[in-house]
Parts: sequence; C-alpha cells; structure tokens
Amino acid sequence: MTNCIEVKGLCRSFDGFALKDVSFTLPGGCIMGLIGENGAGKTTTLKCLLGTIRRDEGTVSLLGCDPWSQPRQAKAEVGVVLDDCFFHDSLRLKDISAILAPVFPSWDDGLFRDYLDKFQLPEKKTVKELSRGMKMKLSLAAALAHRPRLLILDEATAGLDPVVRDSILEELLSFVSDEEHAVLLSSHITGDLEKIADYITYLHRGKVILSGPKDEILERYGQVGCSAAQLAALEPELLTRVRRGEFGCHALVADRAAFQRVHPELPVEPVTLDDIMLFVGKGEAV
Ligand SMILES: Nc1ncnc2c1ncn2[C@@H]1O[C@H](COP(=O)(O)OP(=O)(O)OP(=O)(O)O)[C@@H](O)[C@H]1O
Repeated sequence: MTNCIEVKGLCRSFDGFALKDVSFTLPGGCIMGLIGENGAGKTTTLKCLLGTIRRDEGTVSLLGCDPWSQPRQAKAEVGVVLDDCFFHDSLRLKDISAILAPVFPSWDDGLFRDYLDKFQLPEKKTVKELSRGMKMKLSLAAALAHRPRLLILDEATAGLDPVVRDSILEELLSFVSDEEHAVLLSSHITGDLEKIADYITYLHRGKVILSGPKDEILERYGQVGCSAAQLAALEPELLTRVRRGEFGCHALVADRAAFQRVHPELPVEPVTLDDIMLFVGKGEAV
C-alpha cells in the first residue's frame, strides 16, 4: 500500500495563528478524517496541501508530487470539494461538462451524467435552483468525474441532512474500495468519521495532538468517572486530561489497559471522538 499523502513538519504562520509541525500520512485505500475545533487550522492545512497557499516550512507530497513546485502534476489526479459550490448560479448542470472537459484531460462526460442521475440532479436545472445538499452532490459529481485518485473535502457535509450525508459517505467508501484511491476530509460531524474513517488526525491550536488509525484511538482511549477525592489519589502519569463537574470528575486515559491493570476497581468507559475533543477543549491538564 503506497501513501497518497505525506506531510512532514508543515508550518504556516499568520498574524495571531500558527500551524506548527503538522505531520501525517494517508495510505492508499483509506479515508482520513481531519478534526479540530473552529480555527484549529484544518482549512489552512488543506490549503497548504493543495498548494493554494504557501507553506513556511515542511514537505508535502500528494500522489508523489509537491503541490507547490509541481502544481499541475500534483493536482491532475486530485478532486476537491469545498464547503461552497464553486459553479456560477446561472449555469445549467448539462453545460458543466463543456466547461470542465478542457480543464481536466481525464474528464469523463458519461461518468458525470451517471453521477447526476445517481444523485438525482436534473440536468435542466441551473445551479441557483439547487438546494445546499444538491449543490454538494454536484460538487462531488464534478470532483469524481475527472477520475481522481485522491479526494480532498473541506466541511463538505456540513449542514446536510443525515440521508444526503449518508449517500455522500457511501460514495466515499466506494471510492476507496480501489487501493490506489484515498480521501482526506475535514469535518465537525465526528459521528460520520467514526462510521467511515480509517485514520483520524486531530488538530488543536495549529498542532497535531493525535494522528493514527481510528480503531486504535477508540480502543486505546477511555474515560473514568470518579469523585474528586478518588481523582486526587490517581497517578497523574495514567491520566491525559480531567474534567471536574458538580457531581463528580471524569479523567481521560490514553491507555485503558494500563490504567485497568493498576486500578481494576475503577471501570474505564469507551470514548467517542467528541468526548476526546471535549476533554481537550474544556478539560484541564493533569
Ligand atoms: N489568510 C489568512 N490571513 C490571516 N489569518 C488567517 C488566514 N487564513 C486563516 N487564518 C487564521 O488561521 C486560523 C485557522 O483558520 P482555519 O480556517 O484553518 O481553521 P479551521 O480549523 O478550518 O476552522 P473552522 O472549523 O472554523 O473552519 C484562524 O485563526 C484564522 O483566522
């Protein structure tokens, strides 16, 4: 399995914000979810990956090419879906092929029409007549119709109902059934990522605080509910973050098995990605 994305030591600073030493790899045949609070640097990371903004330091490889120094090669096989539909409002869906075919040498008009059909997008409609969900499906149809090997999606399912989201997720899963393909998507809907992602990268204030196989993360991490007195007696090295409430405390543990060996009397509950984000965003360091 070759890597479709390799990012090492990526840095980019703006006034008041810095993306620091971001590194991750995405193997072929896999989906990676990029998560993080508002302003954590997800879009900035994706823009650096796509070469639409310059990076200050680090290396980026998209399908073996550097998007900044080899923009054409790097982007030829990358499909991009952003949270806004980039087609002009007055455009009819049936005219989109004529515009995109000269841009993408591998554009497949038949495939584009198949997707319009599959996503129930009427060819005669103009873009302004589409709902938000339909526009997202149109963007995905256009991204897929030039037969990319890599899909990069930024908040592409935000604001969509569960049925539309589910059909988009199914499409992404079917896309990565080819081991040469991969998907990187940023999302705040962590439940969707728990369903489809193989890897998770979690950005917090411009830094990667967690990156790895999703199942390993969810198996390794856990939470312990206890009283303030019990919490005070626990070994700090076994805990990652704590949350103190009126009715008790919760501690995030990064190694459930290690904690359980030392404290078999305290049950460790499973956590979701949202739970981990709440511990990081609202909890305290130990
Ligand atoms: N062109 C720019 N100039 C200055 N600051 C910028 C620029 N682009 C982004 N930033 C800042 O970088 C930080 C990260 O923004 P970014 O859009 O990458 O976050 P995000 O994780 O995608 O957030 P959200 O979940 O809200 O979309 C923010 O503080 C933002 O204000």
